[in-house]
Amino acid sequence: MSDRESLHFINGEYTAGSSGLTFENRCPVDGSLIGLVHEGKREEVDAAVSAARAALKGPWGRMSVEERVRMLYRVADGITARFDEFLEAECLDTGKPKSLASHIDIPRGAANFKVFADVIRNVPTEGFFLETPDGAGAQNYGVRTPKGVIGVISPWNLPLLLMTWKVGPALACGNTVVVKPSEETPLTTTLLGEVMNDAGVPRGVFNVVHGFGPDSAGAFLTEHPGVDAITFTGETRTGTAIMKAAAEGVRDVSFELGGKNPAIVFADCDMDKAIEGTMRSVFANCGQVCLGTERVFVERPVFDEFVARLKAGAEGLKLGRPEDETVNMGPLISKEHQQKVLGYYKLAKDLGATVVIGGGVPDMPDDLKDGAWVEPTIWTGLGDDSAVMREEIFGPCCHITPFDEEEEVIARANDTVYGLASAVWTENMSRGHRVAAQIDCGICWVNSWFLRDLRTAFGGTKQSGIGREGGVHSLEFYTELRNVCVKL
Ligand SMILES: O=C(O)C(=O)/C=C/C=C/O
Repeated sequence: MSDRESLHFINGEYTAGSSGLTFENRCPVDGSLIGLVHEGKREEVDAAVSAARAALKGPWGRMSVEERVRMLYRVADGITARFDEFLEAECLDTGKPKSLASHIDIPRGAANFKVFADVIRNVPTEGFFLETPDGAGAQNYGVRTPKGVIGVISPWNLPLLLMTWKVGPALACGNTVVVKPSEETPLTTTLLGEVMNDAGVPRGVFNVVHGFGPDSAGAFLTEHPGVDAITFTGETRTGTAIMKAAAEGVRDVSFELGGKNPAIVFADCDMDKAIEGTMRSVFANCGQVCLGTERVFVERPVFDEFVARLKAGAEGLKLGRPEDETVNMGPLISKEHQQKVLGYYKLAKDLGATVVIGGGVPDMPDDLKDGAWVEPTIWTGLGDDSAVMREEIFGPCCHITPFDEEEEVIARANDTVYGLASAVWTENMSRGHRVAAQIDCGICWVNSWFLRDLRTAFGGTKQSGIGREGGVHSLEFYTELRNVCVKL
């Protein structure tokens, strides 16, 4: 049991706000109460947006790029200096293994500030010399200015990492932000307020308002006329609602949404690599990674071997508490999400799937029985048109199906409304490049998964998102690019 109260962070100060409403934050490992979270309503969002707007006109708005860069480095160093606190908080909120969060979530949560500080320090501006009839010419140059107040709605699967993946570039580009973290995972975003103050980030630059979506902080933020642009990571249907809100006032959006990501395993793959990589892409973070795999296509000659080896890998997964170093899989984020995933587990059985492993709730020790646990699960035998193959489940599960021809599997992999990520396993590099070029998604890994170069364009096609963030691509969303043409 913990008594961690989550307050809003507005204009450099923690506040309970005035709604008088709170909701419970429960640990998904055992259902214990972490603490109460204050729910922000219109008034709290108004205060946060006003503070963010004012900060643009204050010291932050007058700060040089170099000063901003140094400040963001201090923020990154501040997270690192409090690594254990952030690790404890993230694992309390999510139940994920400390071994995972200590290697991915917290280090990347800090690194995102440095990566984008470096981008803004080194990015060139464009210039074009225009020949003119009088022969004197004209010089054009590009000018990037902050977009203003950015609304950030961040998800519960990698709370710190995916929040700073947005706040980092937003601040590097001179904007200010109002963050509405997921109601499931308030702790690390709240804690970041202290780090911002300690790093000397002017009050009002970074604001946090807790709450839900409709008729709560999320909706009030996306509908607020003082918000100049909205960035969101989460489910496609929520993205649709946010986009409708953003239309009022013609605000820009940057979305990383859902996926139904394929992995394609050719017979000529390095099977050890393919199994290791697919074990991570299916089961890492209890399958709660937007880039994760839920559809596995295996060339028929190695289908039985692949299924058997992935089953053996899943049998080796140990579920338990975050602090147990032998644990490599935690629970789902909530009992509600557990019910959603178990609904698909039941559906798969009802549809006649072969349950290779899993399909239910693991027999956990008594002290964990109230957690949001599900078994790592593998199915075979369903058609590509089944709901299990078409709808995002977002749990530790995948369906494996055989294929015979390259052209066939590309068409099947692309047969989805989504287009976020994919993985291709083959030792034939001509085929690797050829297939990767034909899969309609934002990122395709060949003989790897979740290998992340933060300079690259990152985002989804179709219903997996709008826009690209990462490296200089983030500048397109977090700045306004203007052109000045000077007649010489
Ligand atoms: O690695 C990243 O920058 C990133 O965005 C990861 C996204 C995972 C989504 O669930």
